[in-house]
Amino acid sequence: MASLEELRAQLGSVDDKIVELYEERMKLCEEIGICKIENGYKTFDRQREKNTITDVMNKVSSDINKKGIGEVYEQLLAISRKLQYKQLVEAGALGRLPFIGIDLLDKDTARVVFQGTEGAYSQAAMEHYFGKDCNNYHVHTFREAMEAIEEGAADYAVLPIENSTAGAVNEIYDLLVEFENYIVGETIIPIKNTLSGLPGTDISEIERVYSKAEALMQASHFLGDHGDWQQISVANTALAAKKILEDQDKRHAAVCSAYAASVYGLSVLADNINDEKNNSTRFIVITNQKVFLKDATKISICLELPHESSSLYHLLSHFAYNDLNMTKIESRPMEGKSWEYRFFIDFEGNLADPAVKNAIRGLREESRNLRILGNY
Ligand SMILES: C=C(O[C@@H]1C=C(C(=O)O)C=C[C@H]1O)C(=O)O
Repeated sequence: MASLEELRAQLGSVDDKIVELYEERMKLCEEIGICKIENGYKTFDRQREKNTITDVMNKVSSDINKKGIGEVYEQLLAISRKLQYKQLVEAGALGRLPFIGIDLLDKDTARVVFQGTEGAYSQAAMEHYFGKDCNNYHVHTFREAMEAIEEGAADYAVLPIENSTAGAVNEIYDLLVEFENYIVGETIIPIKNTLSGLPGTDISEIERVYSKAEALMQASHFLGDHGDWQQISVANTALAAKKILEDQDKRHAAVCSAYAASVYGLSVLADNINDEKNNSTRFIVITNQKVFLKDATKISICLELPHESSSLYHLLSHFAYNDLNMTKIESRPMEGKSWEYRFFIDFEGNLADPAVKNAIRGLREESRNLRILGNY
């Protein structure tokens, strides 16, 4: 029986042959890539790849080797395809109207829209991003905000996309697909609710609290210590603050942000009363121009996948292969297609980076309806 060293030496010579053949194969794929660019042929030939994989699997005998060679070839073909995407990008074949890189957003002159009432967290986020004196107005629904951007009634909208404890705001994801608007910025603000009442009120005088149902729930420990208070739910926390001002009754208080309390001239009776103390919400800034800030570092895309085994696995390989760091993935059910999903992916990068261009080229070829939602 041969020793471990001898067997490893034999393995080494087999590896040398594999490497040599690998390079020979990639050289051929590169030539095929040139041929495809010259003739306008599509890079990804799904049927040809399926046939190649079946052929090589039929050439081995044991089941374990069949599965093994199948996996090796899946990777091999994916890599040769990625080489061809790179060739395409280098040849300047981007295939879509490009995003335009800009230096700055026109924050001072822009008209900005947010959803909600005066004192809403969205307004606080808007002021944080555009400044206190920005030219703004508000609408009732997220859809109306999206429409205002699409029609050009406003230049930018500030919309909540994700909360650190409650997760994604699904409606915004769906609207990003429905409307052709683009993300150009984001801002994260802490969500800290207070108990606020009329100036001069003592907390011992309170008998009734108003707020949005979720906000009452998120302060359940604090409110539990005051079990005798009547809890009344209203449409949102800013509206609760407004009601306290209008009622002028010292027995009433609102669970609302410190920002809403200041907008309606209330005093904070107890600060940061949420059960979860580190709650924050991420807001996106959208516009109808296909632009990105030249120093942008994050890209959001969405795409649909064929209902096939390992389609997500292959898709994600484009990030690994191009050394791109994926920071988030969400899925949403697709309308009219039970159990099929649209994926929303965030990753680090700038649309001007060659690695990003290569990855997007590959992702576009191997998924359906890929859209770049923005680079910010
Ligand atoms: C090399 C080609 O391009 C791609 C890669 C393949 C491969 O590596 O075998 C096969 C089909 C294409 O998806 C080709 O079209 O032949």
